[in-house]
Amino acid sequence: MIKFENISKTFESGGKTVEAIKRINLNIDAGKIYGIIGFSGAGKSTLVRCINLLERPTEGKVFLGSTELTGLSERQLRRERKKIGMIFQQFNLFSSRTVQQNVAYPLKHQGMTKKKVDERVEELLHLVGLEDKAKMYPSQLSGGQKQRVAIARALAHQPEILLSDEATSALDPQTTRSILKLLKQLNETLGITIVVITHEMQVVKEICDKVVVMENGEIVEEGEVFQVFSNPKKDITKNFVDSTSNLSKIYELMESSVSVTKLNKGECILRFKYLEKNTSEALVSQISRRFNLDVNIIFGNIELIGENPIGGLVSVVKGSKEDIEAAMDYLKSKNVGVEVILDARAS
Ligand SMILES: Nc1ncnc2c1ncn2[C@@H]1O[C@H](COP(=O)(O)OP(=O)(O)OP(=O)(O)O)[C@@H](O)[C@H]1O
Repeated sequence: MIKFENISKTFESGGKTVEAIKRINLNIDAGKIYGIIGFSGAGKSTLVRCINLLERPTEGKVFLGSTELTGLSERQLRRERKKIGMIFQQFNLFSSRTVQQNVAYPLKHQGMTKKKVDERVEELLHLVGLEDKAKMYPSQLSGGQKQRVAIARALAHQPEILLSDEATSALDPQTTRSILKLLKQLNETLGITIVVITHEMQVVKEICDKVVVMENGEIVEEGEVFQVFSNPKKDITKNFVDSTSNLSKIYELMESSVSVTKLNKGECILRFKYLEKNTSEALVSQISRRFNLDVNIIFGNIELIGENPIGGLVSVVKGSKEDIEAAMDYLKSKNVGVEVILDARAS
């Protein structure tokens, strides 16, 4: 539904030229939730602001469906922009207007009767669970409630796509979860496409179908969330994966020689990780039984993305050299990645 063709955006600032995004090609499919993840300055906001042309690309074309947005007059663009809603970290509400008036604002001067506007606002407030707050002012609301008002306002024109620029970054973890849940619900009930910018891996894991990883103005990895995170290729993606997992702690423990990492002869530390979807077999007990191994799990970090487990286990494994090798081959045949982290097996 959104297509970027060779999009670049350059800023001139203080005599310097900054290439915020460089020759980006991207397709955003209808009905999905996309996460754009990257560290500060990676170009995430610029990329997303090029979707509704809040930033005009220096080069390239942006399409919404078959319409080339970059080729429209300002007047035509204003009409097309109604198909694109946006929410921000700072909510951007009018503090002197009530919740009702904030949500009604985009519906002004659209030729709608007051009754119709009131009905639509009521419907929108119901959608975000704020029916009882219509007469309140933003200062009387919590951060999460303010973001709900902003979401209701962004949905006023029944957009096809909703852009979220770090919309949960100013919220506590519990409120973040409730806003993410709301976005997911809106995606499911309205079929709206959502693009969320975030620097938090958890946000992507919780609601996104697809992920785009950015670094230095470029897309370095993209695809289905499970595919990208189960088998990250770039260091930056590995960093994001590790940021929500405790599996990399094993390296710190080995450095500080904690007793659990001191191996006896015949033992080794293995890291298993899921590489494919639909891994639902009891693999640990299987290798233990089939290959006569003792498996002592020292770290585990497995969560579900959709219905698929992602993550892995770090375990001390004891057995004969041949049996351990055979177990590793068996796991690989089941699409489980196996990495030897520390080895005290007899050679
Ligand atoms: N209006 C501007 N003028 C000059 N430089 C800009 C402007 N907007 C962005 N940049 C620069 O472009 C690069 C990308 O910025 P952008 O805000 O898109 O990154 P980001 O990944 O969204 O970062 P953050 O997570 O900190 O918001 C940065 O180097 C930034 O300083």
